[in-house]
Amino acid sequence: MKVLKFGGTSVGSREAQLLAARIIARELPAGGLVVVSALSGTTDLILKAMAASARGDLAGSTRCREALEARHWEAARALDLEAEVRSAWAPLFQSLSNLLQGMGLLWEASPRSRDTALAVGETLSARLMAALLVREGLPAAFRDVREVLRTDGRHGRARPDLEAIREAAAPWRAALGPGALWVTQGFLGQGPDGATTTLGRGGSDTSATLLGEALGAAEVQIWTDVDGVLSADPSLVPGARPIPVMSLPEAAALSAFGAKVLHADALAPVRRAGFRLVVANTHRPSAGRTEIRLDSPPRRPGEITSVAYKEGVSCLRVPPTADAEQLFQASTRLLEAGASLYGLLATPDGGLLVARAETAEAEAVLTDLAASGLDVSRGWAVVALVGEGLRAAQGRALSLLGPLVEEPVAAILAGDTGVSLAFLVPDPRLAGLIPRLHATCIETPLGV
Ligand SMILES: Nc1ncnc2c1ncn2[C@@H]1O[C@H](COP(=O)(O)OP(=O)(O)O)[C@@H](O)[C@H]1O
Ligand SMILES: N[C@@H](CC(=O)OP(=O)(O)O)C(=O)O
Repeated sequence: MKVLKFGGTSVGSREAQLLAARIIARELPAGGLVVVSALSGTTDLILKAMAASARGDLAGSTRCREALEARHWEAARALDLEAEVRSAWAPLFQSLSNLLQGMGLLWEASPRSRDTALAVGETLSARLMAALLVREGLPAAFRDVREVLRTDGRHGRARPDLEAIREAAAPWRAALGPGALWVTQGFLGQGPDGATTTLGRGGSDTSATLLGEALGAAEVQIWTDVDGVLSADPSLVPGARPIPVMSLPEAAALSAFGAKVLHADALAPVRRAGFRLVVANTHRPSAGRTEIRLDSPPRRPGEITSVAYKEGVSCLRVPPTADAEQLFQASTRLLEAGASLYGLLATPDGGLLVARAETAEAEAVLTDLAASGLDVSRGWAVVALVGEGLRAAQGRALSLLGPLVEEPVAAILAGDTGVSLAFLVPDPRLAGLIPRLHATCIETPLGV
């Protein structure tokens, strides 16, 4: 059994939808599961509509909702599927309208209502893909992922409840034998109280791997708009190279340090269940692709396969005299509020905490910590060199940081798996530094 996931850009136009349908027909001749994200731009548009409602701007909110409806009807029209989706879509648009109206009356968009509204995007998309596959002669049906993808109920950044998912997925496991082809939503889940939850931005990759795990899939394929995982973000390094084979720790480090192509939580199910994970390009299906394996492909000592980064990071420092407990308390507060932690270091010479506020609550905790006297410095970026070749050369790999001597590096961090070497530079340096690092460490490898 295979699970195929199509991201927003892979369902965002008529051309992409038709390419996706062709890939599904070829890859799933005996059935399987298709997971889709919302049409590109939809999640941002719903967020914008909710923000308008929450400040009482009902006219602005309505404009966003109408743009969203028009975009979707246009997509259905382009595929000649308006009649097929009408009865499934009408209640979804109605529910979005009601939710936005309610938020606008209350001047408030609670995390719980936000998730319910965001779910409309993925559900519209899954209904459209199911209709397209049926029209193409495939035995496809829509199934709501909230039947199985149970979470801890944290709105906006829900964590999977693995036991509940496994139990709820039993009927799906039984039904998804030969012949059944189901289309479902990425990004969404259901909390213990039955309310809709979301897995965090970009979370559909994680939906696909969690479902792959629960359904005992042999392979999960992530279909996106690049030729697999590349050696760097192509928006900063246009000549970034596709990586044909990666080890799981390499992929995990790359996504954890910010490469958007894979959601940071998507690799844990692969580690637990051991299925094959493939990343490929919907627009160029026969171009290169990346296969992520449990074992490592051969790498030269010191070989770097990719460079990743995440901007908007903050550094919190405590002096040598401070109690390390202050640092641990700060990290707990930040984590609970939804921050990502990139480093926590307590030494006799003082301590350092590196975190990124992913939510408004975490941002408020940072402000509060600064107000309480902690040295909070914003505007940093974490940059990571990633490669199995680093395992054999962790210490000597510091020589790879040659191009950094001109940069004000704040801290160097090495992960436990030994496949990454990360450091902090000021945000504005990223655009110049990433291409230079790529040129030095990947295009003309130094070897160490
Ligand atoms: N190392 C990398 N390899 C490939 N893509 C990357 C990398 N780093 C950043 N990206 C970006 O990730 C994008 C794909 O992720 P995303 O936009 O979430 O796709 P989708 O909508 O298919 O889920 C690519 O278009 C690329 O700009
Ligand atoms: N639609 C959601 C979930 C997602 O994963 O999207 P994509 O697969 O296009 O990154 C988002 O925009 O965050």
